[in-house]
Amino acid sequence: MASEDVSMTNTEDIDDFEAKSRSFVAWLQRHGTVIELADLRRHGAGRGVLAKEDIAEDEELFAVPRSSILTISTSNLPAEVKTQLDEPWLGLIAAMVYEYQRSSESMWEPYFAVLPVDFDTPMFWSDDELNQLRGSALVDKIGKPTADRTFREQVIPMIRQHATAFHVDGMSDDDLVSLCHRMGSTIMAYAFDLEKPSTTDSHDQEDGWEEDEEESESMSKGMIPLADMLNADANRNNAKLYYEEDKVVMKSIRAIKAAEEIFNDYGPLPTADVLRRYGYVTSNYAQYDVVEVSLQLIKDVAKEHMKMSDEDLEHRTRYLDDEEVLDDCYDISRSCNEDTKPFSDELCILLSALALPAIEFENLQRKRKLPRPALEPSSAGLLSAVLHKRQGLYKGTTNQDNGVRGDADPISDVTTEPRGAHRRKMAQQVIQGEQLVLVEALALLKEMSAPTGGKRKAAEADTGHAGKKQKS
Ligand SMILES: C[S@@+](CC[C@H](N)C(=O)[O-])C[C@H]1O[C@@H](n2cnc3c(N)ncnc32)[C@H](O)[C@@H]1O
Repeated sequence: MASEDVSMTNTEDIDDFEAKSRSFVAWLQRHGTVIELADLRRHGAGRGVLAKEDIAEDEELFAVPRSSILTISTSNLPAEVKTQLDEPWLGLIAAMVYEYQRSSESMWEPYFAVLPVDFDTPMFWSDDELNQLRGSALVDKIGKPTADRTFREQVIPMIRQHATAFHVDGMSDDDLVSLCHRMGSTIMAYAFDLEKPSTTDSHDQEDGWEEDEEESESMSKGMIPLADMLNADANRNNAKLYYEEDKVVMKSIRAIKAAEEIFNDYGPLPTADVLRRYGYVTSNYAQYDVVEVSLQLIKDVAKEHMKMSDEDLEHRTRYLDDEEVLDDCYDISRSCNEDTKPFSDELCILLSALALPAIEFENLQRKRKLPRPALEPSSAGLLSAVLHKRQGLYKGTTNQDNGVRGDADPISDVTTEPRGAHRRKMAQQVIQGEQLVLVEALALLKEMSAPTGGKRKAAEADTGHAGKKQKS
């Protein structure tokens, strides 16, 4: 366990934090001998896992039996409750509320002691704090009203119906909603999508924390003690979870030196999603930053920029919809992201369809063809107008010359920084990351339209990552 060198804020904090870590590790019993649970609060990272000695690639770090994973099936929830909530997410919330309320009667009590009780995810931000994120698509993805409604309409009635199993005496619906949020947010940041044991390893999945949310919603979820004490780093990922018949095994995926931190990875998540799901920001995920541009915004700009009538706009977009190439929104990615193009094929098709002279569009439509997924000068001009409009949606003024307002204030030790200031800095980092995406995209468009070499550069931008997977 690490140790004396840790600077902390007060004695009570030291005793409590360390004591909880110690009893958690003692409870685990089977934890590997090559790793240790460390206090990383001075880095703003809570607990984390360090190598105790040099570790070779592909070495087992620790194993957790499937029976120790907290899931709806392993929990002691009464059978009739287990069958009542068929959505994995809600089922695990109910199982966690139940086990948490059982305190010392639950086998997971020492585990709950090291799980968070409050969060920096935007779900818990005030309106003023959320206003700092204005312009980012993150704000619309938080989903607090929907979560509140789901808890009130589905989870709480079930809990009250089984009041002998749950401890609800003296708890108002608001108290229960808060408890559900606490467990829901813990699941968001800590749970794994449980793979069935397979003969192969888990390479198909980016990591334990599944990044495809739609797929993730339908998968069985579980809280895996210790595996979830690993922090994440997109660049220094050195461990991976493997699913076996009766246990899950964390293994090194590269050599690790003694005292180095052991990192999992969240997959290609933009900074905004790291904040939304995990409540922190880091420059390591900035390579995956995106700006979402809605179809509505593109239509609004096209109407103005191309002087299109509403009927013409609807006609062209309906055709693309019938051809199944129309989306509600489009991601603009960074050029440094090797997995995706800055401008997706679908976006280029839409822009081209809107920018084509009417006669050419009718010709394509008659032949049931689509425009090429490339940016011609007219569609590039339309995109440039869209991106300038998109810049204006962020809070405050964007410097139109470079689009970015200087560096974000550095994020310091969360144990000493007031929460509001910390959240403001995290919001700044998200917004500045997104503004950089726009600045880069506009620079790319400018380069493509430059008289010398414009054509060649347009072709490069078009096919630069040919064959690579597109994020939808
Ligand atoms: C799966 S848990 C990892 C264990 C966690 N540090 C703890 O103390 O319980 C994920 C949470 O750890 C924190 N975290 C993960 N990676 C981090 C990093 N690279 N830097 C700072 N915090 C990180 C975030 O608060 C995140 O919600």
